[in-house]
Amino acid sequence: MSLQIDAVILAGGMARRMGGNDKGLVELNSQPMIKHTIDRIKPQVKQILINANRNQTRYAEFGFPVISDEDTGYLGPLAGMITAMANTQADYLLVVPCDCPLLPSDLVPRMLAQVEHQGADLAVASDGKREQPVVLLLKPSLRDSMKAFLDAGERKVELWYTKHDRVVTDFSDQANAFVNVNTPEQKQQVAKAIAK
Ligand SMILES: Nc1nc2c(ncn2[C@@H]2O[C@H](COP(=O)(O)OP(=O)(O)OP(=O)(O)O)[C@@H](O)[C@H]2O)c(=O)[nH]1
Ligand SMILES: [Mg+2]
Repeated sequence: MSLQIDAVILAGGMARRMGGNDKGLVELNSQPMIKHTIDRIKPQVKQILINANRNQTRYAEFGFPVISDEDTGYLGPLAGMITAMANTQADYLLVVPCDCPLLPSDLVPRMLAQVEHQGADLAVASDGKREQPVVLLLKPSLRDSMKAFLDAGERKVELWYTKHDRVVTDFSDQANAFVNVNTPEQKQQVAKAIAK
């Protein structure tokens, strides 16, 4: 029996560096930013969940369930992850942000192979230089641990995942795949790179 993998695309932040514009819906080369991410991830998973805290009706138009943070206090990416973990029956949940439009097309198979091989609880992607703290493949059963962490007032993803048996999956062969669009200037640069 093959393993079931679902994904959550995190689009629940405030996008302050994007002037507060809902980052997943900001247009990048004539498409909402999240559509680029959806196209990268869809062939790799069974079900996509979109995690958004505003414009939920517009997000629903992409055809996937939209879930909003259980805790509405903008606690950071962990708030979206923990909500998604309660909304999946999958063996593993892939977590990606809405502002990485060029993610690897072999993201899931490589992270899954490594996590299964080493019997770890989660995998985090690395571009070869640094870990990508919101590109994770994790077991939804880690929800209790994440809840305890949040209840203790902790917020940092990087701190939470170091408490678990984890592997770091190296994607230095495609480091540009993790380009992150946080500002209008970064958006212009990525738009140019895509158009080339
Ligand atoms: N669900 C949820 N996701 C969040 C929250 N804060 C950030 N994220 C998501 O986490 C990912 C990485 O965060 P950032 O790139 O810093 O996004 P952001 O917080 O919206 O942007 P800035 O305000 O400019 O830092 C993005 O996909 C965000 O949508 C939150 O409070 N809830
Ligand atoms: Mg970002």
